[in-house]
Amino acid sequence: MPKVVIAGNWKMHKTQREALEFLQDFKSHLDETPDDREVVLCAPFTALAVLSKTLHGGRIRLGAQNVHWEKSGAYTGEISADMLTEIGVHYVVIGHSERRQYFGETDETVNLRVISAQKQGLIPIICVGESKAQRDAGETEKVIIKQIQGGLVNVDQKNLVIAYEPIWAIGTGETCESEEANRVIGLIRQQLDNPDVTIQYGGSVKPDNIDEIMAQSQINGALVGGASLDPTVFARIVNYR
Ligand SMILES: O=C(CO)COP(=O)(O)O
Repeated sequence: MPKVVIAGNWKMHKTQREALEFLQDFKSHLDETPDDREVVLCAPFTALAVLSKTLHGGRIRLGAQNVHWEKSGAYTGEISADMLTEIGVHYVVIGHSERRQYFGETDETVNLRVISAQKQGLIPIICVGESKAQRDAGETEKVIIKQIQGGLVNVDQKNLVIAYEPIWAIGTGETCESEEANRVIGLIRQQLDNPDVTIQYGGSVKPDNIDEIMAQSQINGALVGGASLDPTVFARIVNYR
């Protein structure tokens, strides 16, 4: 059975002070959180550094939002897997559509980052998803399969999470119907050798749709943007029924 992983992607939000305030409040909502799910905060690098000191283990895992494939070197603005694991980071989001759109991420660079992240003991959360134009042109399946096959060349499917995030549903309030998300995620699963890979849905996940999303047979978690910034709101999502 795939492990359930509910991850908040804070994107470029929260200073160290704001991250600590969030944590204080958020932790108080986790007492009743069932053990059947992993809770992950994918925070900016500076916030990760301070959160890791405050977590002391517990049930929250930390995730980064990018990682470079080299161990070190002249790569201004990048970060290595060692630098992340040293401060207790477990997960890393790779190939988010915003990185593909604004920072030139391609299936090839996604693949390099995934392989090296796994080598250093990080669990990659690989993001895939089609644009509105691609969906309207009937290209959803083609786009997703290309991203999965390109991103997974020579990748160990053991420590791996995939997030299906249709671009048109990100930050728009327009959620992909849960049955449709389930269908596409089923298609992604057909591309994999390991049936235990966790596949999340992402895109306008909110307290009022998380229960329905998590009731779908193929969906093993959520990657949550805007709704992960408020501790009470994200706690309701984490504590889905
Ligand atoms: O991009 C996302 C998570 O990675 C989704 O963002 P929203 O939940 O704000 O739509």
